[in-house]
Amino acid sequence: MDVDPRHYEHVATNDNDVRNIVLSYLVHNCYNETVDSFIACTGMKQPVDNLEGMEKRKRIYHFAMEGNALKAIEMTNQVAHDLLEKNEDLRFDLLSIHFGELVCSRRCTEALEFAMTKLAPFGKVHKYIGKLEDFMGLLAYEEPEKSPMVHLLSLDYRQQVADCLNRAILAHMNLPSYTAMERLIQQTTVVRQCLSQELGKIMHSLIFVPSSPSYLGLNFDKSAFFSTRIFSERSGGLLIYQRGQCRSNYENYVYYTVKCRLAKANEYPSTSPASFIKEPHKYFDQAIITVRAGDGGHGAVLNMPNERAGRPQGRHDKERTRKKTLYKRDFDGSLILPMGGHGGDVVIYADEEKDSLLEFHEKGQYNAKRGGNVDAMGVLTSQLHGGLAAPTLRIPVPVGTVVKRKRGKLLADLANPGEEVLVARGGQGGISLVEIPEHRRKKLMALTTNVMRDDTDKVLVLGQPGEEVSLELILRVVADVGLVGLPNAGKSTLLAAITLAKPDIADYPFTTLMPNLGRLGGDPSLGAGMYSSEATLADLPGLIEGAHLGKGLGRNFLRHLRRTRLLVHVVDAAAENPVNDYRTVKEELRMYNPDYLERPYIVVLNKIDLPEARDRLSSLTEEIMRIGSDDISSGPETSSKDALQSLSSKDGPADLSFPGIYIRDKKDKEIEDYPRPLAVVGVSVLKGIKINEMLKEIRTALRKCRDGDGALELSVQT
Ligand SMILES: Nc1nc2c(ncn2[C@@H]2O[C@H](COP(=O)(O)OP(=O)(O)OP(=O)(O)O)[C@@H](O)[C@H]2O)c(=O)[nH]1
Ligand SMILES: [Mg+2]
Repeated sequence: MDVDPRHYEHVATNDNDVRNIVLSYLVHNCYNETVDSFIACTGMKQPVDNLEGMEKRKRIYHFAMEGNALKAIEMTNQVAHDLLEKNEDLRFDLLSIHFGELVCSRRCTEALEFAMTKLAPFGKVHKYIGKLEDFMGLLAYEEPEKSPMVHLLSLDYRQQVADCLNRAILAHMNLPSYTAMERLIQQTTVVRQCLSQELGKIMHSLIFVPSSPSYLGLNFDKSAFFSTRIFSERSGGLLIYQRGQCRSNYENYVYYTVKCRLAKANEYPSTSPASFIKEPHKYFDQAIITVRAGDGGHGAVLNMPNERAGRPQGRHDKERTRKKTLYKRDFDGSLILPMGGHGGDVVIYADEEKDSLLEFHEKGQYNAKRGGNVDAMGVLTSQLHGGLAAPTLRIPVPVGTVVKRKRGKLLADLANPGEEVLVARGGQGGISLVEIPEHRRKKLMALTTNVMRDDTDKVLVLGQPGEEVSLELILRVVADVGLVGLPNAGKSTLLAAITLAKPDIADYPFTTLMPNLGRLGGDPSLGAGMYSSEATLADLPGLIEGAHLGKGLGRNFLRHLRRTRLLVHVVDAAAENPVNDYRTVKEELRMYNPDYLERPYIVVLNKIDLPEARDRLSSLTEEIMRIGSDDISSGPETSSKDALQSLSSKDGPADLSFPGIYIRDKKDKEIEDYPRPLAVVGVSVLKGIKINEMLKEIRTALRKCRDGDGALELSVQT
């Protein structure tokens, strides 16, 4: 059935539904003041979770984030007295945060005592042992922030625990542990993803939603409709809803069958099939894979070469004897028998040819070859003419990929081309034995030192299995310029205006869900340097207040700024208070990682085609120029050097992904103490006003980075 997608434009969205969704989000995340004003403005009913409960959850969340986990436990026990008794995992995680805080503040004796009394009992349960070992390992380092287990001290880790705790408390109060908004995003993502994969095909999917009126009176079946409508607006797919009822063992469900098909109306501006082709970029920067190294080849039990000497020999026997006599002898006269081949190792390396992790979503399992067996004749099996050991399986990933064990240790940060890490070791090949009576063999072996045995003293004829590990690959975008700003400021429009990238652009916040990359054309005036041909720009999802704590989408992507040299702050000059917006973004950057504020940056005041922006352009420019310091010590060149130094050092404080830990003191600085922008330009990226001036400023700033850091450039590139 072909339905013109434009018909969906006329489907009215009920304001109350939208308000409920917003309110549930605010309540879930404990924005009690905003909830207050939201209720006052909209005249909505007080939520089920009253302000007092919200305030308590908020305090618990903040205690966990600050590392004051004992206080978080105490308060949790007050609001949900048996929650932590029942949820051992959560209790362990909270205690581990407290332990981490003690280690960070160098109170090692106290940390040790705490571990012995509070954490050690968890060691009886197998699943905690690995994590306990990692935590205890922190004590062995003079600077635990530089240890491979630094992720256990990071804000990310605390945030994960704090989020889990918040969800658990909500569930304990019989409130939904996910907000309607989160569900909408999950559903929309799934539908859009499926549609992009099934380009041109009809697909059917069922969206199950609880039929009972949910938290705050919001009926989720409406939210399902809402999400699919967003989808239809943004991607131009056709959606046909069929309502139905079904029962599972536990709950009554309302379900919608959603049929999706690509819109045929190509002339409709937002329904271009090109937008579907971009869809897979969603997960270009993260992937989970499993790798398995090859098993070792088996050894064999071989005949003694001289056992049949003297007997009449046929043609085959002669041939066999010829092979057997090929066994070499050691200096003491003992036979050197062939071993099974070593299984192939698995290595991951940084390859300049690769630019995303997308392919790992198609193929998630990588197996290296097994080592060759020794056949009964003591010669190599035919498949292994080239040698017994299996080749190493080398997996290329983009430069800038961080390799971690799934939910575990950081294994490598492959920041430079050619860098590699061994992630799974191949199994050892089995040994061969000669066929002699058991009692003689035992005697013989007792004399030999190089016979492999396992734990039970059994001789290893069979090859050993190769290692198998699940890995998380995270790509930190390697871009020269990072575009930052509040949602809707025009970052994606800017990227589309000056590069060939075609990001999603729309008039609502969080259009960009994953970073988009674009390449700036070469500027001949730059000379033969890094930027003579091009620079890469990354358009990041919009930041909002609280992004550094994980609000909005920001935090997940702030890490992509790590490798940028220049930031471009995009500010909507037609907004109500552009200077405040600018300050908000700077504050978020400062809270996430103060070093970001020390990087050179320019400010783009966008949307000057609109009168409200154009009229106040000069006053805005002046005001923004006033924010910041001229102090040379924190000037752009020094700071850029710092940034580069941190990039070139592999294991120093360079790892800015866990910034909250060792740069705490820098957070005491005010925004005014950081450098001013290199330039402020007013543009309209949509209407193409003053684009050339903006480009000139970007290029001049890039040149400044290059000139200022010339000496360091070499060390980064080598
Ligand atoms: N009038 C006017 N509108 C603009 C200009 N630049 C962008 N817009 C509009 O602003 C809206 C948001 O633009 P986007 O480029 O999607 O904004 P963004 O900063 O990428 O937003 P997020 O992806 O949500 O962070 C769109 O409707 C654009 O058409 C401009 O120069 N003038
Ligand atoms: Mg965008």
